[in-house]
Amino acid sequence: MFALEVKGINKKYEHFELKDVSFELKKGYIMGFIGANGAGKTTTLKSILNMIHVESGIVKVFEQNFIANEIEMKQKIGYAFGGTDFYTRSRVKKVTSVIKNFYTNWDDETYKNYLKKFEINENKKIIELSAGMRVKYNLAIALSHGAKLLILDEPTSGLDPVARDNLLDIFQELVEDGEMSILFSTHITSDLEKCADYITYLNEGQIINSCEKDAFIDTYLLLNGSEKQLETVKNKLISYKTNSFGFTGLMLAKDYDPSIGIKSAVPNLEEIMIYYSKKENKYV
Ligand SMILES: Nc1ncnc2c1ncn2[C@@H]1O[C@H](COP(=O)(O)OP(=O)(O)OP(=O)(O)O)[C@@H](O)[C@H]1O
Repeated sequence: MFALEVKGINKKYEHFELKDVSFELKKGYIMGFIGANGAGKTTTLKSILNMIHVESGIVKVFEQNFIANEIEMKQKIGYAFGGTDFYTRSRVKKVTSVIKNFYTNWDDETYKNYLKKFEINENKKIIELSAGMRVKYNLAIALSHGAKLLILDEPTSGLDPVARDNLLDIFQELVEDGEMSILFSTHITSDLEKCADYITYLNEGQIINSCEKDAFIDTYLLLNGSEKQLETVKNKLISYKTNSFGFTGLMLAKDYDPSIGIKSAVPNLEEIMIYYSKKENKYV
């Protein structure tokens, strides 16, 4: 079963466009949504949640049309976007007392348990919570209203390595029973190496690849060769860098011919992102 299906989202801003964005997240898994600054990650997540108008596209959550069942669907989704806190000067306790009224399945006991687990003091003001605490507070809210799908925009940004690791452990714990699914955007590739089952990669408003993490990495090869060898593969490379020894370039694994004798290695996620973002400018 799919927790989320996104089909053909098109959204136009004056200087930016989401083009036919489609991908699926299986129930019980974590998907990392990656892309450089300005690739359109936030715009995609907001489009999914009907927070902005789109020209076209269909979103299904647990196989139901999101827009047609929006109120019911929002009970099942926990979402968090950075910088959209309306209540920063209010205390946690006060904010929760307002928010919980929106949710029919709110469970006070679950909420108290998560506050304790996440060590959140209800008497603090939202503004006094650290970045990591705020993410955890959002999670506590989502989990207390029975959300089964979390959509989180850059939850790890601004967290120190320890807080980030801790949050990624929590994500993994949450999906353990197979009921929770998480879609989170990030440009920190080590987040994905640690906890994503699936990766969806967005570049300049278009999905480049969306699949299991290992398959994602296996799609590409990093080639190292001489300047002369570069001439023989240039037109098949996604992009390349030249240096005093020759070149390093990214290629689709299916385009690689071992008989040409150019050394190849498996790239890491960061290398894939770097070479893809340079696609327009082949001389990087
Ligand atoms: N309300 C808006 N009006 C016009 N353009 C917008 C609007 N919101 C976003 N954009 C543009 O859409 C593009 C994608 O922005 P978006 O915030 O979705 O990217 P992102 O991948 O989330 O980036 P980041 O990693 O920096 O958060 C950017 O060029 C941005 O300037």
